[in-house]
Amino acid sequence: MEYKSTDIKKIIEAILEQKKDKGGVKSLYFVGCGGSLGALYPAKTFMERECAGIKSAWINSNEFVHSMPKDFGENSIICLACHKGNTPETIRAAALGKEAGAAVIILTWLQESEIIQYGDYIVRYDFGEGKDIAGEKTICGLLVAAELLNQTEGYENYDKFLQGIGMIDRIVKNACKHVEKRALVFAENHKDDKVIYTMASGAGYGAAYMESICIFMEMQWINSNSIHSGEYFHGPFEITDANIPFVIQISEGSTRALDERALKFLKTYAKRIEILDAKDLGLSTIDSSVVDYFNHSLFNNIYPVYNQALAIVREHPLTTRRYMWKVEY
Ligand SMILES: N[C@@H]1[C@@H](O)[C@H](O)[C@@H](COP(=O)(O)O)O[C@@H]1O
Repeated sequence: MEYKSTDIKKIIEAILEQKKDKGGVKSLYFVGCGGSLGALYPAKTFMERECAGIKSAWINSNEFVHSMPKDFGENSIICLACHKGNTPETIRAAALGKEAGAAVIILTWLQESEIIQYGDYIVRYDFGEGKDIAGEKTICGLLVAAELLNQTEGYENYDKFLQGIGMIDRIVKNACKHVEKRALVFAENHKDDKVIYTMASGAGYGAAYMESICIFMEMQWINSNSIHSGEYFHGPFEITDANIPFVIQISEGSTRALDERALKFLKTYAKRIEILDAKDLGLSTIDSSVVDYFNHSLFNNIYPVYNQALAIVREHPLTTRRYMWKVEY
């Protein structure tokens, strides 16, 4: 049976019921590769900050296969993301989940794929032109976390969190329009750059990570690194000068102070700074108790406006690869 994001509440109810006489759910693992792993980053930060009694971790699929957490087993949930369901490392991690007796939730896009056979619950997320941001894999991952918390320890901001989900699609779509012109200017100004850094903190860091590894490096062959705004002052800031370009996410919520500190430094010593401010982009309308977790959906969905523009100006289509899916690796 195939599920949607709106079924995640029922999925968690079913898992808790099934595990109730076996000691319940003690751990939740988020597993995937590349962009699929990055998309689960907000769920990781949610569990770390909001949940006191359930262990959680965010692990690359191959690392999970080779270095599995000791407690992983029938008291665990493994939530994997795999877009087309054919990434070997993620398939292997799902198979190990099934073998271990964990509840296996697979977030995916294609209806039929190799990974499906290993999932107890196959959640098909929204993707592509006109998608509902509230149904994307990032929100699915967050819902797995929020439902698990709410149905076990309780989550005091659960209603506000659901309200946020109801608001995110419109916020993102307005923000995309808002950055259209800026994105064209950015593309023109950065078309010859050999390196572009991203910077971010908090739950939105996953979006910066994805932009660095999946877009600048994978799809545009531009050197990059996603610098954590708090970590910037502990090494990376030494490369700052007037010529080095940065894209900095100024998040809404608890880690905004970290981003603002980094921006202040950039404004003093750098010249080429693209500022993506969640406040200017409309995220502040979401309640402050839950807004942190929506930064990723906002930033990760405005980047494509920039990416399309950059790919056109650079005459380097986003589909171009040298190695991925072409050679053995
Ligand atoms: N940019 C990502 C890659 O980082 C990832 O390796 C690949 C496989 O992902 P998935 O397992 O979700 O199909 O997909 C995308 O292209």
